[in-house]
Amino acid sequence: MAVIEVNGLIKRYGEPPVVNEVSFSVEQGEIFGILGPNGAGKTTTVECAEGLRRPDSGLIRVLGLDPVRDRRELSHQVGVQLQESLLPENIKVWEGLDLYASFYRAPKDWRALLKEWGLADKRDSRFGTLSGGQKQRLFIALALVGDPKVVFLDELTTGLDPAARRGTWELIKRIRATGVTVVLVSHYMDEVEELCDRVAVFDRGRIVALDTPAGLISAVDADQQLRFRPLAPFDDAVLTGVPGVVSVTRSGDRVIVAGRGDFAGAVTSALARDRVPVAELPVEQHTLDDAFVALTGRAFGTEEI
Ligand SMILES: Nc1ncnc2c1ncn2[C@@H]1O[C@H](COP(=O)(O)OP(=O)(O)OP(=O)(O)O)[C@@H](O)[C@H]1O
Repeated sequence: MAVIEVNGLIKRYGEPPVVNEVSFSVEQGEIFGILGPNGAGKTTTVECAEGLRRPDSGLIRVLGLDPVRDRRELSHQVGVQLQESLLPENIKVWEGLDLYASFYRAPKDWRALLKEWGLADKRDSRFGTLSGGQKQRLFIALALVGDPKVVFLDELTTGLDPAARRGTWELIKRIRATGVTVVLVSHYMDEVEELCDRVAVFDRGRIVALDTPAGLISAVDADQQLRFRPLAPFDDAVLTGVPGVVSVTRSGDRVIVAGRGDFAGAVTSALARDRVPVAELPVEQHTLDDAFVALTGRAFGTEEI
């Protein structure tokens, strides 16, 4: 069942539109990633789905509701991650949770949330004294206090150190495990690769691809590469006839073999058969970064010249 449906969304502040004919749907229980560089229109799209911005055209339904017309009703069923600036430094952790619980018709017991998200011993601490990771956990608890069916998390791990980022990823997986649908806006390839069931890749206001992370990577129409350093001379012909091998080139003391499918095992066997000793034989796997380059013609995070 689709929990979110977005059809032909357009939002403009001038020309061209910052969100331009965007369509996607999010299924119940998935972690749906919205990935893209700065200014691609991710936040605008998500804020239209949250009812915070009014689309110029297009149709949006979240849990069957119109985010603008039914915003009040929707606010009871959707969890939105707060921006840090919205919590006063002096508010105590329990006060924040109690306050946010009061906004909802049927809130969760925030005491249980404190325990669940590892904040029980921070109950009386002031928000301003929390570490980055603790603040993130509190934001998640606040997003969940209304017992939502869907949560929107926007750049949740920006600014966190690698350990805190990984910790936050585990929390996001736990949210999904409770059956809540998660929409995750991210700048980070590794994050969506780790967490998301499907990803919409945004670029300049449009969705340029929508697939599973593995699907996006495998769609990169380029060969895999195997690089190694032979420890004895050998003839390229040993490898050119191997199934799956597309080319064999040399660069300094390295040999670069490009190929498709499961060619790496066949190359290793051919080298062993001809008794060619080699050092370093890793296959270079394609990543989502490669997929982005293939989709847009430029590297992720670089502006168009
Ligand atoms: N209220 C506004 N008025 C005018 N322009 C806006 C407004 N809000 C956003 N924009 C512009 O719309 C474009 C898309 O912004 P948006 O915040 O949706 O992108 P984003 O993909 O979320 O980027 P980031 O990753 O940097 O948050 C940007 O060029 C931004 O400057």
